Amino acid sequence: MALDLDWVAAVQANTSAIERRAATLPGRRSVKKDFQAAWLCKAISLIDLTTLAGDDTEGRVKRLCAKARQPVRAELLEKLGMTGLTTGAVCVYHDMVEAAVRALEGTHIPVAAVSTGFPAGLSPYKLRLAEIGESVKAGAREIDIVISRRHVLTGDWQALYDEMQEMRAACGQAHVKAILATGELGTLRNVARASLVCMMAGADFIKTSTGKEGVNATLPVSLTMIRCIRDYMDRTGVKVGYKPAGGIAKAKDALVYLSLMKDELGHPWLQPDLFRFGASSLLGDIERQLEHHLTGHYSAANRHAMG
Ligand SMILES: O=C[C@H](O)COP(=O)(O)O
Repeated sequence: MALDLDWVAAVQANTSAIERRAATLPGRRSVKKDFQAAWLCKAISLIDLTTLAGDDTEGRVKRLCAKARQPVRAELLEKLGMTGLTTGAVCVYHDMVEAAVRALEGTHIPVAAVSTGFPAGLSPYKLRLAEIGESVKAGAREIDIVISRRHVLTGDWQALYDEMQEMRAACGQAHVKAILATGELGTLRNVARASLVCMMAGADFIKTSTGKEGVNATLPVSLTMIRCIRDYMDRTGVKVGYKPAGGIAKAKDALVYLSLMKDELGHPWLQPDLFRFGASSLLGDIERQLEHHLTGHYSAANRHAMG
């Protein structure tokens, strides 16, 4: 849609109310036993299994993709009666896209590429747009772009909208997730306004963080962004996805996020086309909890090496 500056200016965020509400979220719902195992399997299906390290190699990406195809040991899945469980996607830097696409051949698992000068987004603008095209050409079906934080910090909503719209266009058929890097946006009001502008400009998903900021996904930020998604859907009928990313490493945190999505947005946001976790180590803890559920014992973390 066109940029609606009146709507953007009208957006406010009551920080103390959001923080108070967010503090109650971990205690609001609790799922136990078989229900918890089912929710944890659901969480696995929503993970963008991620490796974003300077020392990534093809070998590491191949192992990560093997884990994405078979996220939990076969005998545990058999005991749970689960078949066909995979992660939602594999998320890598551009240079690793081709290796990931090869390793995932024969599956429906998409490759997501972080792009546009990730994580700071400060490389030349033309190169940032070109990087998107390169990753799409290499086979990425999802592109995680980073926005220019300075457009938010200076209130230049037109510049943010134009940038997002051009990045959206450069993605073509690929899905685009807009990373706001909320830990660098200063206020929850900025987070809300940036969320809205990115949605107006065509983002398929809004995503909290790169995982490289000092503060990454948090519950107050999530509540703020989720309510923006809800307002946007109420006013336009358009459903936008949500991806909290960075620092989500424990199964119990994943359960809090899932119940938050169900409470605030409903069942459609528990599906991979509208919700993902960006996480590099969450899967390992979930697998460990599932093993405990089935055997009564915790295994060592090194038995769940990748993810
Ligand atoms: O987008 C995904 C994040 O970079 C992953 O962050 P994490 O390593 O803290 O799980």
